[in-house]
Amino acid sequence: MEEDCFATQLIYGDGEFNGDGLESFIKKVNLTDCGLSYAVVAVMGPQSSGKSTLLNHLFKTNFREMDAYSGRSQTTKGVWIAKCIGIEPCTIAMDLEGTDGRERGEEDTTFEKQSALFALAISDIVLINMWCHDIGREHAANKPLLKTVFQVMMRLFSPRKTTLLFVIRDKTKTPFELLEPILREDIQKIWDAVPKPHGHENTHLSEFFNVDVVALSSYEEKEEKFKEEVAQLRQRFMHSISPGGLAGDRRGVVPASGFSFSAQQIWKVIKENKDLDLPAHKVMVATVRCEEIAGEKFNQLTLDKGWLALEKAVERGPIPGFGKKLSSILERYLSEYDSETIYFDEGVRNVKRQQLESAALDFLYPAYAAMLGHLHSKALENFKTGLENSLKKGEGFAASVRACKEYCILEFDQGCADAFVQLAGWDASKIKEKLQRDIDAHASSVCSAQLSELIVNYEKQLSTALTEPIESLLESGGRNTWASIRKLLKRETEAALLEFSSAVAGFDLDEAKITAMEQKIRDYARNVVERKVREEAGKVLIRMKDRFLMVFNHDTDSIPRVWTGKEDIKTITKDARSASLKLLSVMAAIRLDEKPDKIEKILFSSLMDETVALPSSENRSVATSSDPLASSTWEEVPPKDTLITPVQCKSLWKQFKAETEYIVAQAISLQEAHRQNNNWLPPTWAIVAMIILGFNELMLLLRNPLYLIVLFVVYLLSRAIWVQLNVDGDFRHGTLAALLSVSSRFLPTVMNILRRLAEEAGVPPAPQAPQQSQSVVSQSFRNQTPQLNPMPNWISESSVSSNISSTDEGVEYSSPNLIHRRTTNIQEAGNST
Ligand SMILES: Nc1nc2c(ncn2[C@@H]2O[C@H](COP(=O)(O)OP(=O)(O)OP(=O)(O)O)[C@@H](O)[C@H]2O)c(=O)[nH]1
Repeated sequence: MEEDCFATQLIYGDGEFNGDGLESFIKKVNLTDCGLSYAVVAVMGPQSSGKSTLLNHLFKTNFREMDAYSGRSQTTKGVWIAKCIGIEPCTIAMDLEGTDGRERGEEDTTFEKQSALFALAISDIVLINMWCHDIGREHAANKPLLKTVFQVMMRLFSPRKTTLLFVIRDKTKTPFELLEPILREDIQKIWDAVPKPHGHENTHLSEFFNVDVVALSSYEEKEEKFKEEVAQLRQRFMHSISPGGLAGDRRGVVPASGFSFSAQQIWKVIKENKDLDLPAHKVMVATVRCEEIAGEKFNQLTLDKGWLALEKAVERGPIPGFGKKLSSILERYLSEYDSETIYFDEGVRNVKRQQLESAALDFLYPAYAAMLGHLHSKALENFKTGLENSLKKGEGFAASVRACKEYCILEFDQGCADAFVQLAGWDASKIKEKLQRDIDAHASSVCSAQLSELIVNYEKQLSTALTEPIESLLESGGRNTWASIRKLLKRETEAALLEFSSAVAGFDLDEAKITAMEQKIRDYARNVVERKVREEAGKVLIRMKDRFLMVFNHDTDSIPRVWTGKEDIKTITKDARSASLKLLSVMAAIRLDEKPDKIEKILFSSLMDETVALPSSENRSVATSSDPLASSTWEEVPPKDTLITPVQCKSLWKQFKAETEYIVAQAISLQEAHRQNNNWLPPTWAIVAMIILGFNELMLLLRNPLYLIVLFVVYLLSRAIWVQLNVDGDFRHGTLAALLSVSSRFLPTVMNILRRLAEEAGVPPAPQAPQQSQSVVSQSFRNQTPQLNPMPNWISESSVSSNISSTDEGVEYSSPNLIHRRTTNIQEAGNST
């Protein structure tokens, strides 16, 4: 298939640049992929000098040629480009509008100069078409053209070394060897005549140009010869950019991918009549193009399928080989950038590469951070689980933390190494530090929790070991109570601390911390004691009354007292109160520090010595002028250890005495009642009067034994009825009640006695009377009990262990068991009676 040269108008006749056309042309001829392996050949010369014809024959292009039969009018307007067919590497031919054309007028040389400058700026080889007969002529047509070329050349600053190939058209019979020196001389003259910028005055033409000359036969007259010579010339364009080729030493080539932009910018600068600084232009082109390529690569990277998949996957969890995967994606686009920008200015492309790399890394970093986040979370979770399992197995805390931490950090390091992106060199040390901090924080919180649990356990243990024994010790409230409490506290605390020390050994704690915790346990134990003692101090009045009842109602052998009248109630009361006061002195202050105090002494001297056992109006009126209890603090006892202040003691004692007076009074009345019961005979004077006044009747009875027998039987019956009816007991609680009780039971009792007598005499018994009698007696006793116990409520509420019951012999304070036993005994006694 025949190749197309895609001839395109690059610059219109009016100077407008056809950017779109150029882009389209570049795509069609695949110029972008050529890198630096391309060449641009331009042709300039007088109008209608056969330039298009030459290019078409030389490069098999199809530039418009003038029809030879239609006259010498201009055919090429502006600048055209086409791809040279069959020339390697890719060569672009550029056909320029002819100079000194009559269409633009003699004076309008602006476009001519602009297009010449443009051709020189972008071409590697410039063909300068000239008629053979113009050589050596003073006013030859090519002279202004050459002048123009050299003048504009000065504006290119450091120009690329362009090859000027002078093509002599319509060569004559004058030998080429003679023509060439003349031409070169002409060129040199023109060069010398061109004003040069400062510093370039003596610059030689060869520094700017390679000058070559070729002569061709006339196309119109010797077409075959022309074609033959053109074919030979064509060969020189093959590999023209290789060393030794026509443009072998060219400089400052713009890479093919920047050709379009470069050409547009050059034309723009030329049009604006500004100086065309080619090196700066080159940098500018490189900058723009490298930026464009970098942007292109960055966009491609963001849409890369592999990257998108990786980004999605890393949201869910860690990815094995993350670093390698990310690196390969990144490197692919960077290497693409490198290959596409390789021919641009090295400095510029390196800068832009760094920018691309930096932008790409910024873009990719969140994925890496997410990856590290996963590694961090995973390592932390592993640490937590590992530590928990290790502790469950009973390993020491510190050893477990060390082993688990070491393992997890190692695992994290391996993960980081796997996620490491060589190119990025991202540092994972901050995350690692955070992981270490998090691990330490977790270990510390577990340690605190474990230690707290440990301490709580020992506190519970201490609380259990101390509470009840202390309550018991305080209840007994004796001389050695506080010594015993101190001993108990010390023993239990030491035991707990010993266990605690061995338990915390595995935590690797510093001495100060252990000491602090031990102190905490010590303080707790002390607090338990203090709390319990305060609680007990709040109940001191009840305790005192219990103690009072206990001492008052029991003898030295702890046997319940029976008030028979022989007891020394005064001494017993004093003893009981003394015991209660002793209890108050024990409860008055906390004595855990073994400091001596005078509380007991003060209390006894103030409260016991001012009073005697029995309350009396004289004692109550005694008042000391200086009251040691009129204070709210105890001497030598700090306020924090004071449980009951002296004033409170005084008030408590007053209340205590008021509430126990009744017991004492009742004991006295019971003693009195017992005495009366045992002394039922009438007074002596009555007996004497009865003997004197009833002497006659007595003698009558003594003389008649029948009366005596009858009297004896009546006495026996009366006595039996008396006993059976428990008349003594009934009358002890009021005459009316006794009369009612006796009258109601009189008849059944008589019947009962008669029935028994009949039984003794062999008469069958009446069925119901005895049972009724017995239940009446029993019921009668039960009815008596509440009447005998009209005590204040506090006794029945507080003194759980104490109750009062009554017997024939007197009153006693006893426990419910004793009451029950007593009741049973009485019932049994009633039955037996
Ligand atoms: N005498 C002579 N005439 C030629 C030669 N080559 C081409 N011509 C003729 O010159 C005329 C102009 O040819 P073009 O190739 O169009 O010339 P041009 O320089 O491209 O013309 P513009 O583009 O209009 O400046 C045509 O009629 C050609 O036949 C040649 O070698 N010698």
